[in-house]
Amino acid sequence: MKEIRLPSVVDFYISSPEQPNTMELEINKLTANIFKSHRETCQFRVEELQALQWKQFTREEVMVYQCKSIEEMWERCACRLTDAIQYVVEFAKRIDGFMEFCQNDQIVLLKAGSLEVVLVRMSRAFNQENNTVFFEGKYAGTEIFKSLGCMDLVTSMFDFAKSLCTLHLSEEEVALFTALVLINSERQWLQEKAKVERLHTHVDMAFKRILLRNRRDGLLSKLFQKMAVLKLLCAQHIEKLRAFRQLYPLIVHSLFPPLYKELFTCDTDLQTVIE
Ligand SMILES: CC(C)=CCN(C(=O)N(C)[C@H]1CC[C@H](c2ccncc2)CC1)c1cccc(NC(=O)c2ccccc2)c1
Repeated sequence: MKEIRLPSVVDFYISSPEQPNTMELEINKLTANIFKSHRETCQFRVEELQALQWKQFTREEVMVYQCKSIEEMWERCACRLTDAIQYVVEFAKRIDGFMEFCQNDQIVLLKAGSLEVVLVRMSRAFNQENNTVFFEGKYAGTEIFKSLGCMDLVTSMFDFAKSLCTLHLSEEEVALFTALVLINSERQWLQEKAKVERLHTHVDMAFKRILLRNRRDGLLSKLFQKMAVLKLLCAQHIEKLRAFRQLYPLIVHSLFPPLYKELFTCDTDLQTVIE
């Protein structure tokens, strides 16, 4: 009786192109799906961001921003962030398997991961020659955010964007990395952890395979370090938002977009996001 051997992960890595096994085909399909989902929901194409990267704010325009009230500046940024998050929600919904998770888990993954994905995507809009980021139509240095009253957070966001730029991630690598950040089975309050873990493993295999093929295998360990920084940045962010809400509860209550409050405050249930 011939011993039946189930294809293991190892087989996946050593199988030859002639007879790709089912796991191989599944990973290929997921890889293509993640690339397509990223392309369709990346909010700005890299080409257009690059075309604009020397469009800087004039000194007068910077002054205007710096004279804005803290409330107005936070509200502007919150709107920019809410736009960006809506694209991330759409990205997640298009990843094969994400909509099969129970709604609780979809919400848990988005609450925990959407800002992290936005911060990774931000590196696409960062010009590391002059440390500026694309904001409201032009590229701006940290000084433009002075009136937010949290230059430490802004500086660490810029530092993070710069550190990601030095890795020269391709769009495919950004797509797979942001999928990996989102489909994280370690998130607290997941109800179907095993299901999330299965998809996470497949995204991880897809990513490792692309890195091996592009001879970028050293990248993954660097990206894991970035994930630790991402966590800190998000915690800093939530802290700042809480402090801001203490000072201006009405602003947050009346002017911040609903999606924003659902994602970053614990007192509302995240409903509008998934529909
Ligand atoms: C430095 C700074 C503040 C920048 C302003 N900003 C911003 O530029 N965003 C959202 C871009 C992020 C990247 C996005 C993108 C770029 C390339 N490809 C695809 C997508 C475009 C929008 C931003 C970024 C990350 C977080 C936040 N946070 C808030 O606004 C906030 C936090 C607490 C309370 C109220 C508001 C703001």
